[in-house]
Amino acid sequence: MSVATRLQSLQQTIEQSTQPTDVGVPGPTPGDMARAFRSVRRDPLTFLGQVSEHYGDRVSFPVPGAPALLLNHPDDVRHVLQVSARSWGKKTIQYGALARVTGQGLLASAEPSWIEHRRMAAPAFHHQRLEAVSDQVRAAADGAIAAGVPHLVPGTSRLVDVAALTHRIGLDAVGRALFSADLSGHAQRLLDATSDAAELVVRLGRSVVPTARWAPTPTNVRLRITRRRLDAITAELVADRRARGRAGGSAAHGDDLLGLLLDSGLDDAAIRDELVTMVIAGHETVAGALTWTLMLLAEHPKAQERARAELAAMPAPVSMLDHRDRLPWTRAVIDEALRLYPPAWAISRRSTAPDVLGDLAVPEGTLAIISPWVVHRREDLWPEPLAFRPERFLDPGAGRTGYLPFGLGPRLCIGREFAIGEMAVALDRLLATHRVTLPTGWRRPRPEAQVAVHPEGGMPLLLTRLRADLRG
Ligand code: HEM
Repeated sequence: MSVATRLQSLQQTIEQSTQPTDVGVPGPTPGDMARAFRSVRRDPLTFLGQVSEHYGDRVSFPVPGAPALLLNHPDDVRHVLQVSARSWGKKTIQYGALARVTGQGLLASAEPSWIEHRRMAAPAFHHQRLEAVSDQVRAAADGAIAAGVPHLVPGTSRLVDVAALTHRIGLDAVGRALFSADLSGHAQRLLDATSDAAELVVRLGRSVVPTARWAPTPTNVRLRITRRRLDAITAELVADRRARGRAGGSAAHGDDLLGLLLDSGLDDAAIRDELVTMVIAGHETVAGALTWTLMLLAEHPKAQERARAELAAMPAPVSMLDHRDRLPWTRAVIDEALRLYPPAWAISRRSTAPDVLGDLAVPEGTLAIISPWVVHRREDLWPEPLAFRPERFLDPGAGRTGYLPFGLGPRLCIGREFAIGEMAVALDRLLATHRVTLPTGWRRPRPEAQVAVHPEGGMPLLLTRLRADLRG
C-alpha cells in the first residue's frame, strides 16, 4: 500500500470515528443535547423518561463513531442481555469508571476471568448458605435499628432518616454474612470510603471529557486516596481471617465468601477486587431498595399493616429464604418497590461484533443503554405504571416481561436472593417494633441517580415504637 493510500485510509478512519454512525434510529440532535446538558447531568432519570416518551422504543444519541442507543423494548433488552449476551461486553464508560475502584471484580470484569470468579463465588450465595446466615442478617438489622432509633418508649415517635438506617443495615449485613466480620470497627471508615468511591465512579461515568488516569485532576487524586483507604480496610479483613484460620489449625478458611476466595488460590489483588465489588454492589443497592420500600409503606398504611400481620404470623423470626413461598404479600411489596425504584437504574453493554436487533442491524462497537427505570414504567407492560400496586405480583402465573431490577441473562445479579432475603428480614425486624408514617408537610424526595437510586437529601420518616421487645 502506498503512503498516499495509507494516509487516505487513515483520514477515512478518523472521519468515520468522529461522525455519528446513522443506523436510522431517531433521537435528540447535538443541539438538543447541548440545551439539555445541565438537566441530563442533574436528573438523568427524568431525561431518559422524556426521550423515551418522545422517541419510543429505541433512542439514538448523537455521539461520534459507533451508535449509542437507549433500548426500551423488552425484546431488545432480552436480546442484548440474554439471547446474544456473548456479543455484548462490558467495555463501556459506566463499567470502565467502576473498574477504577473495583478493579477486575465480578461486576466490571470480562471473560475469561469473569466465569471463573463467578463459579468461585457462587457457593456463598447458595440457598443453604443463605439460610445459615439469617441470624447474622437479623443481627445486622437489629443493631442498625437500635443505633438509629435508640431509647424510644412504646407509643412515642421520632423523625428518622431511614436512608442512613438502611445504609448501616446494608453494610453490616454484607460484612457479617459474606466476610463473617463484625464491621462495626471498620463500619464508619468503610461506609465513608465506599460512598466516596461511589460518588467518584458516578462523576467519572458522567464526565464529558475523559481524562488520563495519571493526570493529577481533583477526581483522580481523590480516587487514588479512596482506593488506598479501601485497600487498607480489605487488607485488614484478609489478614484477620488468615490469622484466625491459622489459629484454628484449619487449612480451609471457612464457607463464607471471604473463605471461598482465600481457599481459591486467587492472589491478594484479585481478592481485594472481589471484596470491594461486593461491598459496593451489595450495600448501596439494598439500602436504596429498602429506603424506597419504607417510603411506599408509609404512604400506604393498609399495605404496611398487611405486611406486618403476615410477618407477625410467622411461627419463628423470618429467615433469608422465607420470602420464596411463605410471605407472598411482603414479597409482592418488595417486587413492586423494586419495579418503581430499581436501584440499578442503567445497565450498559458494547457490541463486540455486528448484530441484528429485531429489524435493526448494528455495527460492532454499538453502545446499548438499558434502563430498568424506564422499562419498568412502560404503560403497555405495567398499567398505571406510577401506582404502587403490590397485587400485580401476587399472581404467580402473571408474566414478568419487562421486569429486570437484577438484570437478565448470564450477568444476572449474583446477590439477587441475598438482597430479597435481606430486605424481608429487615422489614420483619423493623415493622415488628415500629410503625412507619409520613411526617407533616411530607413531600417525596427527588430520586437521585447515583450508583443506585437514592432519595436526594435522605428519607425522613416518622417511626413510632409499637412494643419494646423483639422475638428471637
Ligand atoms: C436490591 C439489591 C440489588 C440490586 C437491585 C442489584 C442489581 C444488579 C444488577 C442489575 C446487576 C446486573 C448488572 C449488569 O448486567 O450489568 C447486578 C450484578 C451484580 N450484583 Fe447486584 N444487585 C443487588 C444486590 C446485590 C448484592 C446484595 C450483592 C452482593 C452481596 C450484589 C452483587 C452483584 C455482583 C457481584 C454482580 C455482578 C454479577 C456478574 O456479572 O456475574 N448485588 N446487580
